[in-house]
Amino acid sequence: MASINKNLSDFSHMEVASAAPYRFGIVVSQWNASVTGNLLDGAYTALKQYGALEENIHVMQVPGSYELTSGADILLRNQAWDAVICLGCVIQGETKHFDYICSAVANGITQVALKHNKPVIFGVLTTDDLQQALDRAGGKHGNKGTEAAVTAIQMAALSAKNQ
Ligand SMILES: Nc1c(NC[C@H](O)[C@H](O)[C@H](O)CO)[nH]c(=O)[nH]c1=O
Ligand SMILES: CC(=O)[C@@H](O)COP(=O)(O)O
Repeated sequence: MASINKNLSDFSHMEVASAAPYRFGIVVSQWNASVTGNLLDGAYTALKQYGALEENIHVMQVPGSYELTSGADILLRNQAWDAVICLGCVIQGETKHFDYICSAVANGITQVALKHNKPVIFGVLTTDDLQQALDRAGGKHGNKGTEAAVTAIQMAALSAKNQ
């Protein structure tokens, strides 16, 4: 398990670019809000920590993780964002529904990124239970929202450098 040996929010090994020049969209799902709210806090805090301006951060809520794809597409077709961060939490239930949502979201987010030629970051927890999710949303394994935000900054800088 990769996370067990790693804090998702420890970027001391990396030189993170300034977020000041860039505009970020954040799409966050309302399912498992106790988790996704923590992911959003981590992402927003990280963007501000690395210099993003509040007026350059826009948050959109969607019902569930399956709708993250549509939310990212709506953001990217309507305004010029330098990167979009998708935050969600999918927790295994009794049926195969979990598998279909996780696959659809991962593939959908990839398709939106390619369609708009913009970084769309997969900040979606896909866990066996709630505790695993809480551990990765500000718990003992850090915060995947923080990780997703730093990834968005790095990709926005990379895109700008290679235009
Ligand atoms: N079970 C979870 C869901 N299910 C809802 C779907 O994401 C979607 O909103 C619905 O199928 C209608 O299209 N969503 C999560 O984000 N997390 C879950 O654990
Ligand atoms: C990931 C889901 O949609 C899941 O939580 C739904 O639960 P179930 O598979 O028991 O219907």
